[in-house]
Amino acid sequence: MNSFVLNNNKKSGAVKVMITPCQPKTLSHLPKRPPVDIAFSDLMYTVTEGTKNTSKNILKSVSGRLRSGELTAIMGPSGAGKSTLLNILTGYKCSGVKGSITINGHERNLSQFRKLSCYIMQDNQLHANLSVEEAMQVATSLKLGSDISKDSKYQVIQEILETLGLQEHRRTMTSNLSGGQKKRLSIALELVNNPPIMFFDEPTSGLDSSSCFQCISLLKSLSRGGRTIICTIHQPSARLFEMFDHLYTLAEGQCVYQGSTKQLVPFLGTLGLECPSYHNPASYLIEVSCGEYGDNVRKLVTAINNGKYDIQVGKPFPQPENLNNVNQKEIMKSSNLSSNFIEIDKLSKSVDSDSLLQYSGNTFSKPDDAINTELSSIKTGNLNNADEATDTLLKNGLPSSQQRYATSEFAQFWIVLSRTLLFSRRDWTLMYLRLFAHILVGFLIGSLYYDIGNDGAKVLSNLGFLFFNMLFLMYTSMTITILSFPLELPVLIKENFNRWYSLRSYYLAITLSDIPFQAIFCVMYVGIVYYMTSQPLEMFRFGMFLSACLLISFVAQSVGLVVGAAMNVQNGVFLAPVMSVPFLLFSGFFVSFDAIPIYLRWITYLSYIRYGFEGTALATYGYNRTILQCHQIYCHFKKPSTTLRELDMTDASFSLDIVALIIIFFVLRISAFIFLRWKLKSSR
Ligand SMILES: Nc1ncnc2c1ncn2[C@@H]1O[C@H](COP(=O)(O)OP(=O)(O)OP(=O)(O)O)[C@@H](O)[C@H]1O
Repeated sequence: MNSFVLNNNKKSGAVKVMITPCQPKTLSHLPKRPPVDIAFSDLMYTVTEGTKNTSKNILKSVSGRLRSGELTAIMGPSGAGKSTLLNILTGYKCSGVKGSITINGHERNLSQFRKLSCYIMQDNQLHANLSVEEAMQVATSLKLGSDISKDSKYQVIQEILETLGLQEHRRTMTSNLSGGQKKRLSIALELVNNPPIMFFDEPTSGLDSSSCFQCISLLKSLSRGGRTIICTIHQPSARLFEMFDHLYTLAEGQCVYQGSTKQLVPFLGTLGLECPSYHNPASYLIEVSCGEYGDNVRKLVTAINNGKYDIQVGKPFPQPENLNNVNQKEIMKSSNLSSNFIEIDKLSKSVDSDSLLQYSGNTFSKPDDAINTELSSIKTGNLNNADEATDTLLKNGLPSSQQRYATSEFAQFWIVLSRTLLFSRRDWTLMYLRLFAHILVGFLIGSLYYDIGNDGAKVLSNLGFLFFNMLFLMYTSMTITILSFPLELPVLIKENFNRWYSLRSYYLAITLSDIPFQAIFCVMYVGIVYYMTSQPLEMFRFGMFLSACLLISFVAQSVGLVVGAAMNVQNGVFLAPVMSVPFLLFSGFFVSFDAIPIYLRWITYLSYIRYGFEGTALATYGYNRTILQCHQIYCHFKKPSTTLRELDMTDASFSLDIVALIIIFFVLRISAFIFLRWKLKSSR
């Protein structure tokens, strides 16, 4: 808003009104960044698909340039390759990519580039159980490091929230934010370390027109701060379209337009494609790209030299002779259209001579010098100063240029651990439902098997009780992890890609975060059932019983982590219980070890349930336990040693059971980490 100042001149009695134009909101802590221009040349992306491994070209030798200080839109019909191009430019996709990407004229060093850029994905990947301010605090702690004081971090948060219009929602839980507010929060979180390059995948998807406008205005103001802002967009309204500085349009994996948004309509006019009055130029270009006005894609690709030309205001359009010299063979080869080459050749000539010259007011002299110099430097491989540009940027711009992350791994671990503990406290299902289930089932089992522990006539029922403990502890800790862990993955993928923390720190934090809660629930459950069922009230037996139960729940939780890391919730919820069946069958409760066929005995060694069951049976009946009470004429299992003999556990060792459970625990935790790393890589 403009401000009005009234100066009352007492002598003359005249009132002078001074209008001071409003100052754009600035982010004082976000200084202007050194400009970073990205150029890509002959970018090809190929995937193999089907059983015959046929290759499919998704990007076909596209070139282009994205400048700092500009808001660039990557546009195109559905399936044109927008997201693919964005994923390649961000470094999210690397395999199957050919071609060159340069930063300020030097070959891109991906590791350094990722420190300069951030990628805000389409779905706002936010943790639901944090308030806006808490989410910002986590982001500042992880991204700004310990060199910056708490006060400064607080200032950063306040300033960004103020600028992005989130100040009044700072105490709102992210799950309660509107779509537009979530989008702004996603931007706010990444703005914390002021990256000079920001990529956005469909930032306006799911927003109403007003929120779209706000969102694009925000991106525009970020670009005005010297940043390179690139976003994919489906089909912007005319109002939004005007706000973009630069447009890069793809169709069928090729570039059909690159240049200023203002020059789009005149440029299309030169090719005989007249955008009707009052028609949204963006929609018109999409319609042309979809073939609604005939097969114009090849004409456009040739005219723009598949992205090698850049149409800019005040600069001439591509020269006809340059168009003739276009390396069409290369384009056609890459786009699997070589058979039509002769036809295209004719077509481009006719376009050049007829249409392009008709456009008045343009002298067809030279193509954009800058982009040609850029592209020729890429082609000649003049990369002696490779990485210098990004090096300088990192030295000038980012707090700790030498490190991969802004904070140490220990600090990352600590911050993620604190955040996870905060979620856990707020997560009703994870905490209170689990607590309630352990107490309720504890009392239920206690009542069902009430006072049987010292009764020689009820030993078989007591063994059933021991087995049920294993079953209950296994399923509660396994299923909760299978259900909750995969939901964390999208946020992990985003935060890890944007260099908030290493996978190792994250994994260690989430691995340790749930252990105390699981331990408390298990102690409560075991305490209730042990006392109510009248198991021997000796401290060392209770300790042994509890440690076997605790280890079973930790191991089952690890199984949940492996399954959660390796597959999605639907598959995991079905497969994990099914996969547990052999372990239950070979636990020693249903069939004693001697009765198992030799060729199947190896399964018992893998069955963690067996070690847990054996451990609790030894704690209950081993170690010279005195004879049980018998209120009937004959009690076969009066002597605890008889029970152990029947279970084939006479020579069993409790310490071995514990060691086996600890080994299985570590093997599973390491496997879960390996699966998680594989999942992060394969998701790209
Ligand atoms: N891994 C893959 N295997 C096979 N085809 C793929 C693969 N990845 C992408 N594609 C194909 O590449 C094309 C471009 O996909 P991309 O997601 O980049 O399109 P888009 O322009 O972003 O589309 P939309 O606007 O609908 O999101 C599509 O036809 C898609 O089916």
